[in-house]
Amino acid sequence: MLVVLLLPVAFLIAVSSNHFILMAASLALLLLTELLNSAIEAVADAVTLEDNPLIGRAKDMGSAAVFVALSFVTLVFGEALYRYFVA
Ligand SMILES: Nc1ncnc2c1ncn2[C@@H]1O[C@H](COP(=O)(O)OP(=O)(O)OP(=O)(O)O)[C@@H](O)[C@H]1O
Repeated sequence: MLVVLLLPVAFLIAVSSNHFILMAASLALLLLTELLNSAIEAVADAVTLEDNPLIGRAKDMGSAAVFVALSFVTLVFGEALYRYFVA
C-alpha cells in the first residue's frame, strides 16, 4: 500500500531519471522484503502455531529485514523531500 502511494510521489519529486529509479528501487526492495517476510510467517505458521524458539528467530529476522528496507526507503525519500521542499 505504502509502495503504491509513494511511487507517484517519487515521480513528482525526482530531479532526474536516475533519481526516480533509485526511489523506485528502494520501494521495490521494500515490497520484496515484505513479500518474503510474509512467506516466512506463513511457512512458520504452517509448521506449528506452538511456541518454538527457531520459529521466533526466523520471524524476528524477517521483521528485521523489513526494518532495514524501510530504513533505506526513509533515507532515500527523506533526502528527496528535503531537496524538494527545503534546499
Ligand atoms: N511460533 C512461535 N514461536 C516463538 N515465537 C513466535 C512464534 N510466533 C511468533 N513469535 C514471536 O512473535 C513475534 C510476532 O510474530 P507474528 O507472527 O505476529 O509476526 P509479526 O512480526 O507481528 O507479523 P507482521 O509482519 O504481520 O506484523 C515474532 O517476531 C516472534 O518473535
